[in-house]
Amino acid sequence: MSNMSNVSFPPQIGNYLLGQPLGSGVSGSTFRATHIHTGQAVALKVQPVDISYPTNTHERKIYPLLQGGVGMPTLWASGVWGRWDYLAMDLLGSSLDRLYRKAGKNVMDLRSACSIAIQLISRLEFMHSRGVLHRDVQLGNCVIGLEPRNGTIYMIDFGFAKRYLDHKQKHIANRTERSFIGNYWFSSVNVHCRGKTCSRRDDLESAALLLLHVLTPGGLPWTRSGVPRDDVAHDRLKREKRGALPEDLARGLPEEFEEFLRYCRSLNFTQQPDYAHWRKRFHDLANDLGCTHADKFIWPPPPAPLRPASRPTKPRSHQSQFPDAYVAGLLQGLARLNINKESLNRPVLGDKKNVQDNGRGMGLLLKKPEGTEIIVISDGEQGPVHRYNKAARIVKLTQAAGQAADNRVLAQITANFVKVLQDSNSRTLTREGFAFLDALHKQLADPSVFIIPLRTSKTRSSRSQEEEEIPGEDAPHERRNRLNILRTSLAKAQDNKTLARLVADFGTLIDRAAGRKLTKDSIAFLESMADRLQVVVQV
Ligand SMILES: Nc1ncnc2c1ncn2[C@@H]1O[C@H](COP(=O)(O)OP(=O)(O)OP(=O)(O)O)[C@@H](O)[C@H]1O
Repeated sequence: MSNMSNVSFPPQIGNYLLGQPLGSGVSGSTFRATHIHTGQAVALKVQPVDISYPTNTHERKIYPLLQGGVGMPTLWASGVWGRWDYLAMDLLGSSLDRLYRKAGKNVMDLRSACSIAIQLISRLEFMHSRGVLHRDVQLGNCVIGLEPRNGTIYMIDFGFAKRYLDHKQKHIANRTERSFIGNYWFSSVNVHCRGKTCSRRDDLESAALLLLHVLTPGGLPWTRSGVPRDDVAHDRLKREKRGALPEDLARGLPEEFEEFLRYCRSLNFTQQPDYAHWRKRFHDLANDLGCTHADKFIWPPPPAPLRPASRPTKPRSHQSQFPDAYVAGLLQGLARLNINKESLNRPVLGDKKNVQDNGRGMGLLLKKPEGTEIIVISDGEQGPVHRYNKAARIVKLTQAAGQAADNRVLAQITANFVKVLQDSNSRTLTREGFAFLDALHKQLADPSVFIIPLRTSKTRSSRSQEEEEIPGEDAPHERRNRLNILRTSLAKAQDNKTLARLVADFGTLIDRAAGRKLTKDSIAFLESMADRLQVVVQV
């Protein structure tokens, strides 16, 4: 299929003068455009009429069903002009994908996640109320409005949308589909891995996966090796997706995220989701975290509140005493705060008594970027100080890696990372550890390779997955073997791209290890990485 970025478009289509390109997909390109008579600015989605996947003709039928809904773009005009099929719709702002990438593709804060949850659930509820499924929920298809509507998330791209109610309001039948329609990252397990027909539950599951993605350093596990380039890689991705348990995907996050995914997966094919319930749950979560007006998406997000209003910090059986995401949110918020003496005197920030007499220093130390003041944070409980200390050090190294300008600096940072891991009692690679690997990877990879378009899937036959087995963890000897192979490749690596790939492979390997534990071999790999970075010259 032709890539739209290579197609040359005329200066005018219909009554619209084409301006800046806004985005380009597999089947069309979208431009900022101006109406020649009224001057109205619109987004013009243009496709050649003879394209293999003429989604505009399909979208043209879907848009009228959705007009008038909050967060549904208005379709102002559509038609065919010579060899061009066009749709003129509301001009909107950045996609969540773009915002997320611009933010360094690290984790989003919990407030933003809650407001995406609340709005996405509402958008899907509205679409479903009009008898339509989106079937391609992903970050690139959620865009914010232009000011003053930049707090509203809009759904775009109805190229895969489908009616699930017929004209007699009868629900479509559940069957095994011959081809897969959706996207690799966020399509539900039932649709993507089991070849089932999409229904309302699957749109919602995509939303649940999207939320977990933005809250997980490095994203959902199956997104970390990039877009699968062949069937074998795609089958691997599906196995990984199918085998991932909600409790693992949501480890360390407030329970709402795990429960929401479980809920979506528990729904029957024709069942109407309880949208209001889940909206309320995310509202309440935001309130508990001290965030106000969470139904409004604010970007960049306001600083995280210094102390959650009423969120109980009950430990969950499978995690440490304090939700990682809360700590991450706190760190992010604090990092953004312009701290001055007054704010340091705020009583809510850590009980200094608790930490000053701790021989190892503090709970968390964060230096103000310019440098002199230090914020001391304690969770106010008998918190795992070592854990926080390790986390804070890794967070700093991650920031440093993100700013490193050459391989020598990265080498030093990586060596420091190894040191932190060695100093720690626990050998688990934590979320912060994965975020570090992610930052290292990002620095080494060609951004245009690493920052992959989230949607590359279209249709494909997917039958063999029924025979797939759910993957287990790698056996230790297998992991050793793979690590050895990685180390051999590392010793030969000549460029940053190869190093980036090895970092990604290493991350995947550890992710699949029992308890995400780092063995001596894995530490040795990281040490060799630091050494190799000294040698490989950046190109
Ligand atoms: N109404 C709009 N206002 C502003 N930008 C838009 C608008 N519609 C689309 N875009 C931009 O163009 C990009 C591509 O749009 P869209 O997803 O509709 O096209 P597509 O050809 O189906 O792309 P893909 O195949 O990648 O999904 C979006 O991610 C967004 O950044």
